[in-house]
Amino acid sequence: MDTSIASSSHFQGKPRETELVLPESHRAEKRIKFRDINSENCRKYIPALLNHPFYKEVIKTELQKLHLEGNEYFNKSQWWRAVERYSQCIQFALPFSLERIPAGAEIKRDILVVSASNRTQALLNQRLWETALLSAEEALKYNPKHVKSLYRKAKAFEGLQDYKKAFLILEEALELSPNNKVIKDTVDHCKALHRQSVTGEYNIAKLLCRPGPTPIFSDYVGPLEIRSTSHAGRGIFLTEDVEAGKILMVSNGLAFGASERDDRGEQYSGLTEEIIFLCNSSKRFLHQVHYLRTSNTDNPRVTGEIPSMDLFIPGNDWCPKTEIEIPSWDEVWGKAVTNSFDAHRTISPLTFGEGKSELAAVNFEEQMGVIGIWGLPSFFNHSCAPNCSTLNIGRAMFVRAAEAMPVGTELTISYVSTEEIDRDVRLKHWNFSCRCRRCLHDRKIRPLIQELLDDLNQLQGKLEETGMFGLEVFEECSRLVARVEDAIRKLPMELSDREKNWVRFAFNRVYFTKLRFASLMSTKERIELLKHLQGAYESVNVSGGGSYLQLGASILKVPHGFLLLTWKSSSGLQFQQGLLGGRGAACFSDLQRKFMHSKLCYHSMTAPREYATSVRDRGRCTGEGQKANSRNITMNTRLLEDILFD
Ligand SMILES: C[S@@+](CC[C@H](N)C(=O)[O-])C[C@H]1O[C@@H](n2cnc3c(N)ncnc32)[C@H](O)[C@@H]1O
Repeated sequence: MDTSIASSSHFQGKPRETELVLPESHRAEKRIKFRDINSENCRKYIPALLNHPFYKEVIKTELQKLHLEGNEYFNKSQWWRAVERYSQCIQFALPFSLERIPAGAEIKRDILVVSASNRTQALLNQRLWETALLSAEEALKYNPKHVKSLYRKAKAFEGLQDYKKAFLILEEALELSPNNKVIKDTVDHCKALHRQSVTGEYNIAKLLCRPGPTPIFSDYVGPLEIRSTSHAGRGIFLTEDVEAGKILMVSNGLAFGASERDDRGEQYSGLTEEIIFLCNSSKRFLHQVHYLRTSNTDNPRVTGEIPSMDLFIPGNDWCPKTEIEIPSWDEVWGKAVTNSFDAHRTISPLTFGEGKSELAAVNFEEQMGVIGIWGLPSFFNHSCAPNCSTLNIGRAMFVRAAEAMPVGTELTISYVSTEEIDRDVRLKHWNFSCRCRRCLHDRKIRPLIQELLDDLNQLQGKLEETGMFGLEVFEECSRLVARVEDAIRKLPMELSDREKNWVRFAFNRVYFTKLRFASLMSTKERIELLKHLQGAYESVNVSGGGSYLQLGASILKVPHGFLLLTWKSSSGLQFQQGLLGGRGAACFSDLQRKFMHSKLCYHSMTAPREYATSVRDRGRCTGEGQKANSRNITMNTRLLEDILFD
């Protein structure tokens, strides 16, 4: 008879053996054990019990106790215990609330609704969307007009990325509670997400320039398909021609874990547990995890099963019919190793103001960064000169075309920063040796420029030891830049512009250091240097923008319209790597265009020293420092907005 989920396998909590002790004076009923109250045998006694003042009181007290315990655990954020108590409460209350009980004698249904509704919230807090949905449905069975339960049911649909169902339910709730602002706002939010998921239109720039919590974006799947490749298992391909800058896909990370920046090793364990947890939250997510490559020891050429794209399209509750088990810890660990990407470069408006990044919370204690796992992006193969750029904002990863491409092109992203010299070492972790066009070129050229690379290392060593100052630094860098340019001219093979820029890129630090002495250069020399730098950055398609729109940016408009973003960190001025203007920043093409056409020459937007830009320090800035920063940031944000949206 009991159709409640309290007794289903979702809620493993054992029915509690109540502490009810029947007194001697009630020998006749002593055979009723309250823990058996749901059994057929006991149910026949229920009307008698409820009509008996003593038992009625005992039952009420017990129910209240269970419910209050649930609340207590809820308030302490002990979600699973709260779920267990609310379920016990429902299980215990149900037989006393059945319609056949004489009117007036039954336990009020409120306790059932409220327990099921609170349990729904405890499940939502754990991102257990499908179970939360069942729980909300149970609450609504007891009272179909319970506004909170309708709201929570909608939140479960939102978690399952079914935004349309979410706002339709919310509109129902709004009819019952027309002035409820939270519901109104959530309707708007879900409608916006639905629109994004269908059209693929996101106003990133505008959202980023608003202080406040990280915006939430919906997933979106553009003209893509998964196919086998000849060299790297499965990959993602275009199903139509696209222009540069087009958003091809947006995907919210499935799970995140803290990581050391350079040594991820054991950090997978945290991520592994998160993924297993996620597998419990919805069948679709379970299937998405199922299709991920299992282990980094696989032969990369072997193609795995090809999932249907429907599995990734939001609002499409299609899911393979096959029943699959939650994968084992070892299997999930292997999937985490092969498919996780850094989320260090995640940007959030936190960089512009108050508010706490969800990912900053993952990055607890002394950890330096965050790694995450995304569903569809796990099928992108790597290139060190990729044709797509990625941008992470909060949980969402945006993938955009970095160049115009015809139908059928295999899309690639870079798993590591394209700026790294030792990409090979970092890529080892994915267990393949990169043979992209840039790596093949680098291997061919390296012996020819080895002497220059050795000199570069030596110079960098000296600069790091701060064994050089002022003019001496400028002269050393100028000399090396001139030698690199000379070498490029004299190389014994014909190089394309892009290939020349790959060579320059290997020395970009020196070019940047030279740029610091802009006032010592003629205009012609400065323009040439910037042109080379821009070309170098474009050639490797520096991905994202994560590092490039950080707090405290200074915008420097240089003579030929190229832009440099600089920022201050606790360790001093960091402007060498902040560059906005390359094709790599295609994500920001609109933003970039506006910058380019702005009349600004120079704007100082530096932040106070104590506000470091690293992920680690961002989470920690409190008190006066935070206030000072907020003022500064608000000012800077306005300035940015003026430039961007005038
Ligand atoms: C995130 S997965 C990419 C999707 C993968 N190809 C699949 O079939 O599931 C990463 C794995 O793909 C393979 N891979 C990615 N890029 C590659 C490349 N440029 N060359 C060779 N193998 C690559 C490697 O086996 C790597 O561990």
